[in-house]
Amino acid sequence: MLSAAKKEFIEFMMSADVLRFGEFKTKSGRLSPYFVNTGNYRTGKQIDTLGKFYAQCIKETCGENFTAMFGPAYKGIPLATAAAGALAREYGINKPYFFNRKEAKDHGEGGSLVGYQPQDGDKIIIIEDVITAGTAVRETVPVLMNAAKVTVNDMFISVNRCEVGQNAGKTAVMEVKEEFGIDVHAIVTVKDIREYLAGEGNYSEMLQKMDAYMEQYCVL
Ligand SMILES: O=P(O)(O)OC[C@H]1O[C@H](OP(=O)(O)OP(=O)(O)O)[C@H](O)[C@@H]1O
Ligand SMILES: O=C(O)c1cc(=O)[nH]c(=O)[nH]1
Repeated sequence: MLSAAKKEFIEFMMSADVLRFGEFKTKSGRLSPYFVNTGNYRTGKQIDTLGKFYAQCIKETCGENFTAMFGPAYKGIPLATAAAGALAREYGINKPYFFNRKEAKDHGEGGSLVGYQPQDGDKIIIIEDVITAGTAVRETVPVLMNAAKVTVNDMFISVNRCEVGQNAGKTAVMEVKEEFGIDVHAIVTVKDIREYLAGEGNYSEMLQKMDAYMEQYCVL
């Protein structure tokens, strides 16, 4: 059964127009009946609440056992910032955070990383929005590995879409574990969203579309 915390998070995303239903094209070219656009969070209260959801997940998984958190550009930037603030405020876990520029800057302070500068031996956690086919995370890992000899064991996302990655029969999240040794922790998965819709009773048409999409792209 869907936990109260997961239900609360799904309703929070819907109330902020972040979780939407309709027809959307993903980065990997899939036509999806739902979409998670964390770029739609737009108030202080929303980003504050979001930070608390991430902070709780990070604290339960890692405690204080990491050096810094990284938010990949663009949408990972406010997510890592919000999570860092909430970890400090809610749990007294005061950790550095940093993010990248998609294009390196050659004037002023230069460089492509902003905020904390990773050091050899650091344990970095990644804060992101969603994983679909795994393209974005494959771009993110080299950014970190080229910066210093860091390890990345954990990544935190809002929604695991549970979709196939580059190999039939495996989700992108499974591939991320196999290729990079990174455990991905999602606040909710597409299965939770489907369960939520089924429990609400007035989403029968959407449920059919979700089922057809999940049948085609999800590995469950
Ligand atoms: O697992 P994938 O198939 O890669 O898809 C998911 C990624 O795609 C989007 O990012 P995008 O590259 O559009 O970056 P943005 O943060 O700049 O919007 C989204 O924010 C995820 O990070
Ligand atoms: O696959 C994507 O591009 C994608 C899916 C999703 O739900 N949200 C998002 O921002 N990107």
